[in-house]
Amino acid sequence: EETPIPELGVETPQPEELRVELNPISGERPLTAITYRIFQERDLIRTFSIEPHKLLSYLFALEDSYQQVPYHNKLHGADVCQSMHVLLNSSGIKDVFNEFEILAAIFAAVVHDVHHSGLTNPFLIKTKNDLAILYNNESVLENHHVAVAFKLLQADERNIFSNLSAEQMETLRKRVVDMVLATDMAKHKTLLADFQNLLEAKKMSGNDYLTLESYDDRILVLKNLIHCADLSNMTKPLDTYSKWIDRLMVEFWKQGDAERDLGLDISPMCVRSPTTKDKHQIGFINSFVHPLWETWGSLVYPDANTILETLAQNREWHEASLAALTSSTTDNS
Ligand SMILES: COc1ccc(C2=NN(C3CCN(c4ncnc5ccsc45)CC3)C(=O)[C@@H]3CC=CC[C@H]23)cc1OCc1ccccc1C(F)(F)F
Ligand SMILES: [Mg+2]
Ligand SMILES: [Zn+2]
Repeated sequence: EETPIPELGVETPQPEELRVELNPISGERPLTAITYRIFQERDLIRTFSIEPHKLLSYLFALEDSYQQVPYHNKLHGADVCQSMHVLLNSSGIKDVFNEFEILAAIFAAVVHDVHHSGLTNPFLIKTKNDLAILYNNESVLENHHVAVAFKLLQADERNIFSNLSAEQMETLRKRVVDMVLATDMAKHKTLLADFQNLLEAKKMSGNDYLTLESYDDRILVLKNLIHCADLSNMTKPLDTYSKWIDRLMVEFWKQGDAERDLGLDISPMCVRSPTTKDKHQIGFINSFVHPLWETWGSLVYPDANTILETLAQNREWHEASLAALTSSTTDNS
C-alpha cells in the first residue's frame, strides 16, 4: 500500500484549516502553488521520493529569490512553469519524454529566471557588472539563474533531489543547465536551426519524429521546449498577453532610464515612444516568435494551430494600433 502524498504538502489532522491557510499563499505565492500542484499532478513527488516539506521549503526559497522587477519576477517563473507543463502534454511529444526528463523540464522552467535583475545581458556587459565579469560575458544572466537554483538546493532541508542516485542527479543537473542556458535569446537562431535540421532529418528518414535516441537529440527538443515556454506570452489571448507586454515595457524603460543616467546609448527597445512597443513587437514576432512556433507546430501538429492563430491575431492587433498611431501622427504633421 503506497503512502498517500499529503495533498497540502504536510500531514495535518485539520486539512480544511490548512487548506484555508494555504489559499492566501497561492495568491501571494503563485510560483509555489502552481509548481507544487504540477509536481503532484505528474506524480513526481512519489516517483522520486521527494519529501513534501523539502519541496515546499525549496519553492518558498526559490520564490523569494525572484526579484521584484516588473516582468522577470516570480509570476513569470510560475507562468513559464505552467506553460512548460501544458506543452509537455502536446500530442506530438507527450509520450516521448521519460519522468526524469519531465522532472528536469518542469524544474528548469520554474528556476529559469531566478534572481533576474530586470536588466539585459548587453546592459550587464557594457556596464561591466560583476556577473558579466564572473561569467566572461557568456549568457551572463542565464548562468546566474541556474547557479542560484542549484545553490538553493545545497541546504539539506531544501534538497528535493536527496533521494536520487549520484548518477541520476548528475544527468538531471546537466539537463537543467542545458535548458536554462538555452533561454538566452542570443542562442535563438542556432537553437531553432538545429531543431529544424533535426525535424528535417527525421522526415527524410521516414520514421516518425518520436524516435529521439541520443541525449543530444532529446535535449535539443527540450531546449526548444523551454524556449517556447519562455516566448509563450505572444501565444496567449490578447487580454493576458497585453498585460505581459506592459510589464516588459516598464522593465525596458527603467533600463533606458539607467542607460541615460549613465550616459550610455539607450537600447532601441528601451526608448519611451508610443510606437516602440508595436514596432518592436511586430519585429519580434516576425523574426523570432512565429518561426519558432511554426517549427514547433510541425512537430506537435495539429495542437499548435490554435497557438499560431492567436499569435497572428496578436500581431494584427499591433499592426492595427501602429497604423492608427502613424496615421494620426501624419494627420497632425
Ligand atoms: C511579451 O513580449 C515580450 C516578452 C519577452 C521578450 C524578450 N525579449 N528579449 C530580447 C530583447 C532584445 N530583442 C530585440 N531588441 C531590439 N529590437 C528588437 C526587434 C525585434 S526583437 C528585438 C530581442 C528579444 C529577451 O532577451 C527577453 C529574455 C528572454 C526571452 C525573451 C525576452 C520580448 C517581448 O516582446 C518584444 C518587445 C516588446 C516590447 C518592446 C521591445 C520588444 C523587443 F522586441 F525589443 F524585445
Ligand atoms: Mg531569462
Ligand atoms: Zn524567462
